[in-house]
Amino acid sequence: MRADRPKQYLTLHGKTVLEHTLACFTEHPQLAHLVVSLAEDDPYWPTLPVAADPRILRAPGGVERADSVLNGLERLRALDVPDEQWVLVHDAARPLLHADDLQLLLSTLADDSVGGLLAVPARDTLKQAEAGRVARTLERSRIWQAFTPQMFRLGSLYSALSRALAAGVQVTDEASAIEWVGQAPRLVEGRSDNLKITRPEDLALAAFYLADKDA
Ligand SMILES: Nc1ccn([C@@H]2O[C@H](COP(=O)(O)OP(=O)(O)OP(=O)(O)O)[C@@H](O)[C@H]2O)c(=O)n1
Ligand SMILES: C[C@](O)(CO)[C@H](O)COP(=O)(O)O
Repeated sequence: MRADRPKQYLTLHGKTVLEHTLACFTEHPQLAHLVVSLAEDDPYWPTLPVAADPRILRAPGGVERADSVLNGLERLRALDVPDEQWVLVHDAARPLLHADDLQLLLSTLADDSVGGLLAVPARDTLKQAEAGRVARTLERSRIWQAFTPQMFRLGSLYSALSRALAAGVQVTDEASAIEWVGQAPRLVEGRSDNLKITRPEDLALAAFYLADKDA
């Protein structure tokens, strides 16, 4: 997405995207630590009032999303957070997470042996492409879109991500790393409006949803 600043710092309904995203978590009573992975020379973060919140810890941003996540997990390990503790990983660019969805994820996975993620079943017919033509139509009933937060035990996520990165595997979400080590994350059906700001039109849609929430 082309803009004059990183998309997490674009203004959305009176605040930056990142401030909306963080509010989903700072307002939750059950979460012990909050780590934000940011480039060390990020010029925008210090200008946000939330940067002064003592509950928010910083970790270095990485080249890829998985590197940033690993740095965040390392920050928690440096605090001696036990390996058995659950961690939630969320995209800065998903500012519309509802408290109900967060609660659903926490309660559904509380006793799960693996962990899992918010996701929604695919709505459209999905085509697999080759050279711009349809190679096949996928079986839609088995396809879900992966959202965040994704929730796993600190130790197992740290180990799976480190191993996948060391092996050169491309992991675009935490669940992929867990899958790669042979486990099956649980899909928790969430709201479809938990969108990731990717294209300019997503920002307008997110603003519409936030205005609707306030109405
Ligand atoms: N080096 C990176 C890249 C991404 N992320 C995290 O991963 C999320 C999703 O990545 P993003 O860059 O937003 O994905 P795209 O939508 O593919 O990005 P773009 O808009 O550039 O296409 C971000 O919100 C951010 O929280 C990160 O921590 N470190
Ligand atoms: C983690 C994620 O939000 C799942 O849909 C997504 O993969 C992150 O975005 P990216 O474009 O893959 O970095």
